[in-house]
Amino acid sequence: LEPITTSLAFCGAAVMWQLFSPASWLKCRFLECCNMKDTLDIPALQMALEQKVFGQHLATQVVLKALSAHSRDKQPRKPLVMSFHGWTGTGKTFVSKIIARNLYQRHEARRRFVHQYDAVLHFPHAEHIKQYKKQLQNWIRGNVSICPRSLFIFSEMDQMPHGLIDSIMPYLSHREAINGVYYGKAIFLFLNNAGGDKIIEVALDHWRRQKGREEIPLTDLQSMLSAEIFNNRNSGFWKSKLIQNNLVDYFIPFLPLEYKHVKECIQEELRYQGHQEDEDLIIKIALAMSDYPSEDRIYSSKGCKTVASKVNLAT
Ligand SMILES: Nc1ncnc2c1ncn2[C@@H]1O[C@H](COP(=O)(O)OP(=O)(O)OP(=O)(O)O)[C@@H](O)[C@H]1O
Repeated sequence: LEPITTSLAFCGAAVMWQLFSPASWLKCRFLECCNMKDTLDIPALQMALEQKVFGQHLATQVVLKALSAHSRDKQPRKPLVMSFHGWTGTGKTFVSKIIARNLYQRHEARRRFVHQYDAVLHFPHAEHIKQYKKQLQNWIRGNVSICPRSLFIFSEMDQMPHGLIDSIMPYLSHREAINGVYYGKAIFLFLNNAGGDKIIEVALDHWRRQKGREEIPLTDLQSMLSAEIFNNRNSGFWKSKLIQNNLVDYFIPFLPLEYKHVKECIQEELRYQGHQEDEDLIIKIALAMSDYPSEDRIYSSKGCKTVASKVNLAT
């Protein structure tokens, strides 16, 4: 063989391999790439959670610890499964977006490897449950075989048809692989309003006994949430085998947001919209949003959900 042709052939083969192998350096550098090398930037994630998420010290601590441990493990025995619970506007979707952004920094990679299922949008008819079960299994199997480090986010879990979520049980179990597909690196997030009322009860009880928010015990809340969603018909996890078989690793409470947290959200929104931080305006909006319970007005019943529109109206 002539040396120049041989070298060119080798170079060509190397470039082709780089372009077509799923996690090659060239592909990851310039195109979207599945996060095969576990490049989750834990310090960056920590910074984002600490600086951007207000009033959720319990949730952010657990999320950070869980993701750090799972990403350190080279061969996790099961996917990481976290279930977020809390009232509307407390930051469940917001935190899930921060996780996705830190897992996949490039927009194109996020589009390919982060998968969102909205129960209302994707599974609207309870009578089609058989078909949904198959679809869901196919989606998960297909996506994990393309990229083991796939992120699945299920929102509006409380609207999920009863029994549907159990169809993904085999993929969440402790197994080496199923038909050649290894699921251990996948991450599943469930976002749920169910359990929110119980979290509020605990938080209010603490407040009434003049105990600090920081003293709310996480373990009590977690076991309460697990029992609550298992027994609640409208949780998406009613009598679920995922709960019975302990396949949900973390039940994560999102506490109700107080006046001072709403103020921080408003301040952030003003900054984001390019307005001056007007203290009087911040106080006016925050006071109008702190409305629960009606006699004490400690919490915002909509969390920070309507902050953007309130700021739009007021500026
Ligand atoms: N704890 C928080 N810290 C900072 N911003 C927050 C927080 N909670 C909510 N927000 C702001 O409010 C917006 C709406 O919150 P988000 O969608 O995360 O609420 P949610 O808990 O998912 O509500 P729902 O249960 O109705 O889906 C976010 O995009 C974010 O801007």
